[in-house]
Amino acid sequence: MLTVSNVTKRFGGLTAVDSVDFTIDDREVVGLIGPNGAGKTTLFNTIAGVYPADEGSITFDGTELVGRKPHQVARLGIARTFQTARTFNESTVLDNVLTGAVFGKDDAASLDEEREAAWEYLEFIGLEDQAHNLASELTLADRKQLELAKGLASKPRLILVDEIGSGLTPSEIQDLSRTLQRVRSELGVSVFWIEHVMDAIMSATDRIIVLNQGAKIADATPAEVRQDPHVAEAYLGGVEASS
Ligand SMILES: Nc1ncnc2c1ncn2[C@@H]1O[C@H](COP(=O)(O)OP(=O)(O)OP(=O)(O)O)[C@@H](O)[C@H]1O
Repeated sequence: MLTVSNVTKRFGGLTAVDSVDFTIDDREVVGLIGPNGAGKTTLFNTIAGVYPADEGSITFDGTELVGRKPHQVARLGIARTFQTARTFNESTVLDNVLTGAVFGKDDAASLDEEREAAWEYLEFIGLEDQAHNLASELTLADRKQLELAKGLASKPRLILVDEIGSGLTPSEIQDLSRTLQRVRSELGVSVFWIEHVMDAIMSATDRIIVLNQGAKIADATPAEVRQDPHVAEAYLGGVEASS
């Protein structure tokens, strides 16, 4: 579904993403990890059209994404959530999801139909009881679930999830991991997920891609990644560099 081939993104003299290759298939949950500054968010931004890749190709169902703007990439079926939940805090929970539903549409479905679809996504994440509350009244964990629902309401085939676990308790992270697995099993949407919380990503993904200094150093099952000496070395190097 998504094919990233030889993608490089530079900022001046810094190569943030360095000749990276990988694929994501239908109904896969794939993790993206790596030490701070490894290039994970830059890779997401390159896929999402925020930055054009300097080299390489990114195709989604055969369509080239390099050179497209973020809204064009979104309309092709790739949604994303942000590390700091970007919910509209002065709007209701339902209206937040409705924004996602309307944004994803090219055709002119009625607002009633969109509202019905938005309810379905609210029920999917279990926030229907809070539909008429302001998003600002939600806990951080619920705002992150809401951000996910907003992304899903655009009916993507792939969702890019950036560090949804940051700032949450272990049990809230577990709830979100379960939701992400249901995104695949119940909605058939693939998930590409950056996360620093290792337990969550190790237990909830089919496969993990590891970046270090912009380059891909592993692409394997969580069990294999856990035992990979190159991955351990990259993280140890990161700890030393930051201490
Ligand atoms: N807009 C930018 N301009 C210049 N340099 C940038 C820009 N965005 C990122 N970088 C640099 O690119 C490198 C990769 O950063 P990136 O944020 O992609 O890493 P990351 O793996 O997401 O890190 P973290 O885990 O800390 O979020 C870093 O050295 C960073 O300073």
